Amino acid sequence: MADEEIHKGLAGVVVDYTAVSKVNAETNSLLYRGYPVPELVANCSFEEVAYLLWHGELPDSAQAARFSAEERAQRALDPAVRQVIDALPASAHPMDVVRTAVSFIGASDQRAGDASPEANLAKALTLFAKLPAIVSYDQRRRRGQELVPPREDLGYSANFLWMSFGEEPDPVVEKAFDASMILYAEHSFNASTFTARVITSTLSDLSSAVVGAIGALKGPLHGGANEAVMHTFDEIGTAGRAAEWLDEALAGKRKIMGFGHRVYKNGDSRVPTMKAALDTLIEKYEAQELLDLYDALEAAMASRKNIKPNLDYPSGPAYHLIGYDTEQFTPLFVASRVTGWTAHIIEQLASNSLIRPLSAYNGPAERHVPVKERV
Ligand SMILES: CC(=O)SCCNC(=O)CCNC(=O)[C@H](O)C(C)(C)COP(=O)(O)OP(=O)(O)OC[C@H]1O[C@@H](n2cnc3c(N)ncnc32)[C@H](O)[C@@H]1OP(=O)(O)O
Ligand SMILES: O=C([O-])CC(=O)C(=O)O
Repeated sequence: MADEEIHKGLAGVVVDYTAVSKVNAETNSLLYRGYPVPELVANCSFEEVAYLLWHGELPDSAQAARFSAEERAQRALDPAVRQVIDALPASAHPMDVVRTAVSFIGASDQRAGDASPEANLAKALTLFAKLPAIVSYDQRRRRGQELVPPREDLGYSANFLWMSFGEEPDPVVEKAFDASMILYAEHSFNASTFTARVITSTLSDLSSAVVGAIGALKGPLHGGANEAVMHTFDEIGTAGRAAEWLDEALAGKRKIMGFGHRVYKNGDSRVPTMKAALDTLIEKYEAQELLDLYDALEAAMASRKNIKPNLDYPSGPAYHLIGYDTEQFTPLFVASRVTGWTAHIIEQLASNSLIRPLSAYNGPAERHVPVKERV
């Protein structure tokens, strides 16, 4: 096969239709089920956006109330899941903890073998409701703190922050966190969603697809970049060192985490909205030095490479200011993206075709076992 037929990394290849979201690099925009995402951030809660991704329409007030009641009723960390988490060593990365907990929940789910859209929606809602408890508890146990039970009187994001820190969040923090959850929820055929669709295409189950997607999200070229951005800031230290640090890193052929994107070549459509949320946190926590460092690295990257930040660049420092440990940033992404993954799993099943591309062989030409010569 000739080289020009190879589409390394499937770059530029359109694999299938989706009605879940539209990433438009030309207009630098992102739509969920037709709605511009900045409008959703300004006017809707993350719960309403989850409903939209799954059902295709925003809920009316009765639907929203029912949905929210179902989510609130499933928030608690089951004792058996807690035991599984407690059995994992402190050396386990939080993404491995989340992956293991989700796998355990899937294997214990009585609906595991039912692949109907109704059962899959119910399983998706269970994961959506339970992930905040898993992520919060894992951080707390690492800090030597007690589990904080959920509160049914709080919305999704306020309750997530409550379980994480044991305090009702300031409205500025809650709004910024909710914005990040909406912005992270869905992004068409990114690597983790595509992983979920590949697994689903074999007629495997929803839990297996989500577990695989978590594995794909962990890598620093994908979701793991939000954690890596904070490590970069720690390594640089102060704004004054950013340009020098960048020159050395680029000379060493390092990839700068939180910059660049496979689809957007002129900036990630979600960054302005997340940067606005980060600015509110910078003001609240009087974190001007962090903002100076953020701006200095962005400016240096623009002048050296003309490469712009992606969503992980403002999200990393936002989660840091809110008080999360750096290693918990990608699990926060999981809690959000589980909505998009599961919407795609249901869409894939509704019009399934086994995903199995071709490869061009470039190994040795056919040869035969030298039976007599082998010693
Ligand atoms: C939520 C998300 O998942 S968003 C993505 C999060 N990931 C990151 O932030 C990791 C850092 N970024 C990257 O590694 C890349 O930009 C990716 C993986 C996101 C996209 O990569 P691709 O579409 O394959 O682009 P590719 O890697 O070919 O980059 C094109 C050129 O820009 C350079 N480039 C792209 N991103 C970066 C970066 N972050 N740092 C340094 N150089 C970069 C490449 O080195 C390459 O240069 P070359 O042509 O001189 O070799
Ligand atoms: O679309 C991608 O390739 C990566 C990304 O930004 C996301 O998954 O949010």
